[in-house]
Amino acid sequence: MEQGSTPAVRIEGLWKQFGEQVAVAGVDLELPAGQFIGLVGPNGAGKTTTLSMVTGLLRPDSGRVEIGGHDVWSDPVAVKSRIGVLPEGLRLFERLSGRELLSYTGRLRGLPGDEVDRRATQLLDVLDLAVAQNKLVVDYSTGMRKKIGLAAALLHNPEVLFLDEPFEGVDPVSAQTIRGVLERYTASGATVVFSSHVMELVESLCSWVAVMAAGRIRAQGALAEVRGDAASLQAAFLELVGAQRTASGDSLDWLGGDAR
Ligand SMILES: Nc1ncnc2c1ncn2[C@@H]1O[C@H](COP(=O)(O)OP(=O)(O)OP(=O)(O)O)[C@@H](O)[C@H]1O
Repeated sequence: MEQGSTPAVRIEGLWKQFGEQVAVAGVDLELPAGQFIGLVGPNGAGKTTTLSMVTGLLRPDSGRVEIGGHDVWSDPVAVKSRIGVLPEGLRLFERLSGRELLSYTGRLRGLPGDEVDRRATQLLDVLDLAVAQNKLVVDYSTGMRKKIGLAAALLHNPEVLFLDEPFEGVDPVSAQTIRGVLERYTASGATVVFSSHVMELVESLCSWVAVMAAGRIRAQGALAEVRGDAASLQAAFLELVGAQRTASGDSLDWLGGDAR
């Protein structure tokens, strides 16, 4: 990161546990602005819990988060006007059409009506939703839901966009469309932070990555730095956390043809 520049997101000592289960165990991260950032880790690593706390959806047990220099919990209005969020298990207003959902979101964000209409038309067009714009969201497919959720998250032109598993359940054509929109957005200086357990995807999209396992950050930095001499991010990741994940399935001696 350039010296003196404010990071897009600064996380210090973030901690969350659910009963005995420690989900996030003291995360410190500085995410540089203007980059495509991947938060990667296996199932249960703590990615969703971290992103929920960073975006003000879940209160941490301890630690702090700043976005563009504003504290998420003491200055929530300043933070929420600067961020867009596509959360896991996205909940949408099902009885609105895609177009109505965007109009409603835009008005909630305080944008003037004609500006909301202009932006909504462009987003619906770019995300291939123009034909379905008057269909109720309840009748949208999984991929269409992700796309309308993304449009709603982008409508107010946030500085930082957080996406939890944005490509899950999305077909390759829609994934390419989403990717194009996000690349254009980061090229203009905005920051995208997205979580995924698909290393190949992160490797192909991100310029900066944070690797998470068992609630902790195992590595963070520019993609090439984190990958090091490994052949791929996947290989680097297995080296970083592999020691704990050695079960190869040898114990499943009943599974397969010979055992029948
Ligand atoms: N509300 C909750 N109550 C109890 N345990 C929880 C809760 N939310 C998360 N956990 C636990 O915290 C840990 C981290 O979960 P989290 O969903 O953050 O992981 P993740 O990295 O997003 O995983 P995935 O890639 O599977 O979505 C898991 O062990 C999970 O079971």
